[in-house]
Amino acid sequence: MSIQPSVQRFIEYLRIKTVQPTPDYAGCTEFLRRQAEEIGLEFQAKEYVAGKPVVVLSWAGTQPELPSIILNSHTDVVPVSEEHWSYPPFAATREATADGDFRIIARGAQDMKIVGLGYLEAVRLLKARGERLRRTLHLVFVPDEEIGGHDGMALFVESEEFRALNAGFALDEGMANPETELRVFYGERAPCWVRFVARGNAGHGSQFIRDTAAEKLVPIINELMDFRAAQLAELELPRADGSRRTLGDVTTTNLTMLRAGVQHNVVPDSAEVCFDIRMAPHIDYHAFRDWLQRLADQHGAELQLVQYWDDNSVSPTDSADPFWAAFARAVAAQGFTPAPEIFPAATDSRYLRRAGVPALGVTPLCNAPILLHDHDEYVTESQVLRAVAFYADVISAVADVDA
Ligand SMILES: CSCC[C@H](NC(C)=O)C(=O)O
Ligand SMILES: [Zn+2]
Ligand SMILES: [Zn+2]
Repeated sequence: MSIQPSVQRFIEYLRIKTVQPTPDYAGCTEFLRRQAEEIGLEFQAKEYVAGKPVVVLSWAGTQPELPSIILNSHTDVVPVSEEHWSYPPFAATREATADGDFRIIARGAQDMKIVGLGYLEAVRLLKARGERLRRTLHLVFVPDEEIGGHDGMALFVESEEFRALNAGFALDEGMANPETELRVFYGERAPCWVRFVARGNAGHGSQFIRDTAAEKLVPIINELMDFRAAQLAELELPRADGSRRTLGDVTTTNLTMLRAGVQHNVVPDSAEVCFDIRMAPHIDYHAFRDWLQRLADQHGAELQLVQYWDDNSVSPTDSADPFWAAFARAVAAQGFTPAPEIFPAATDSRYLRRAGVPALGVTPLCNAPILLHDHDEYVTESQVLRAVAFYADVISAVADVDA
């Protein structure tokens, strides 16, 4: 069976090895430049850090004075363990399924090239139909989301170019759902990556050494483990309306690194423990940080904040908000049921929301396995075509929101 041109372009995008830690951003920018030329979009590429381009493809609206719409996607993808893949992860192999569809297997298929390509193809379709939209669209392709966005979106939102976009609303990535609803992420949990470092007396492992570094960390670890258990219990309780809680309702704590010692019979003079904590947006971030500081002070350790995001902006999901209302109507017309949710991890949407731009994270993959960062990541051709139709409707709807 012949391949649809949009699917062919998706395969081409997937074959560009934008894999961390050495993404082919130059190849990706060239691909995007070609798309801009073909579709008829204005093209801009700017490197806030050398070799890490932020690419913006723009389509002017009929009322360019209105705040614009950002369609954001990151171009980088996470590394692969090639030995666990059925096909080379950057070949974008097409494999027939039993029901007459095709899987396209490649790193980045779900996270998030289906989204970036979906925007491009949707705009191509709208322009081919001769449609004009009120608001200007900016298709923003950012580098380095997979390593925190510090050299990408974080710098872009601080730039003159970003201010000039006058953005009023944004779409960004979400996550597939094995169930039927469309997960719509209107906020995210804030990363709080902490390290407690303790110092103490050293000596021979056969002696009764007092005030050792490691023993200072034990009560800190215990307190955090008690907090973790309480949050787990909360996660398992239904909400007041009877619905199931998701990770966005609780603060998770994982002990991810422990370091101390050099030899079995040497009491070490320092020890450290690291936690990956994700704070739910409804908690008081500063009170939480103060509690961590008190724990450190009480037990004679030093607290280091390795990552600490202190903005808990969430985007409106009520029918009084015109962007949400337009978005929800278009989603429903496409046959999807939106399920608003807090994203459990961190995406570039946090920079947009902090900059005052409401952002919704959506990946239009329902009844689909969650394969982001996994081996044999894939989407089917019908999912790609569905995503294009989805974005054509949703983009028209949000770009036509009047003043
Ligand atoms: C704090 S930067 C790390 C970003 C990463 N994002 C994702 C989506 O995995 C995370 O949440 O761990
Ligand atoms: Zn992603
Ligand atoms: Zn990712």
